[in-house]
Amino acid sequence: MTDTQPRFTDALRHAHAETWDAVVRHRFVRELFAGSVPDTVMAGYLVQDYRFFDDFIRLLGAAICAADSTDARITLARVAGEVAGDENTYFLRCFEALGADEPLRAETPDSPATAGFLALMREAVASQNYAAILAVLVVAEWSYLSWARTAPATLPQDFVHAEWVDLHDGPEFRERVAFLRAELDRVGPGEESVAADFFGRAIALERDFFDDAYAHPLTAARRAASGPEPSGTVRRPRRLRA
Ligand SMILES: Cc1ncc(C[n+]2csc(CCO)c2C)c(N)n1
Repeated sequence: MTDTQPRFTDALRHAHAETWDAVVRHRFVRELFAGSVPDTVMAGYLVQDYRFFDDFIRLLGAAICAADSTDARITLARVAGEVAGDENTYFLRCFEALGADEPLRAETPDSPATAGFLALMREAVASQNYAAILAVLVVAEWSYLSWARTAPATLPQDFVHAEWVDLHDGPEFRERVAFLRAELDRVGPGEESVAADFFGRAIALERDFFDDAYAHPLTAARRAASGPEPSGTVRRPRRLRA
């Protein structure tokens, strides 16, 4: 191996550069930064993403089982604990604010991209193949870090928008992406075709997932009438940009 050889995960990303860029530069991302994702689109997106989130935790469980070292297993177990903490409360607070109550959520079918993603994650779980599982985890986390890193210094005041950006670009999240990428860099070369297959299908589903948010807005959702709409933007307090 020479210094000039790209990392395994960089090579995968470059092989899917067009789809990757479609995710990072998606209309949803631009509107999220501007605070202008319509409530019906945001509600639909989050209802779908909560389903994704549930299976994602199972996928982390599968990674814990399939990992080939105790060190990796321990780190993955810690990640599972972090994921089960903060993010869950964000979803529930958003559902409340956006009027996406339990009956409305229950009657909302999976969007095609959600169905595709759940099937892909379940396929990775069933494979018990660490490289396949990592490929899906890496796409889900790294693609979100990639768009979140392009956020402007000034975020919308509305927590629904601002927290979704912040959740995907903090020191803890960056470290997690670095760990998952390093794991896939390590085990991927021995499982190249499996890793490439799962990586390619996952990034296409990420693009479709954003597209579906606009194709299937949750039209029955209403903002809770708990005061005036927040307006304007707020300076981000904790981000130091290089
Ligand atoms: C379709 C879709 N793909 C990726 C993510 C990102 N993501 C999912 S679970 C998780 C770990 C908790 O931070 C992260 C980063 C998402 N939310 N929705």
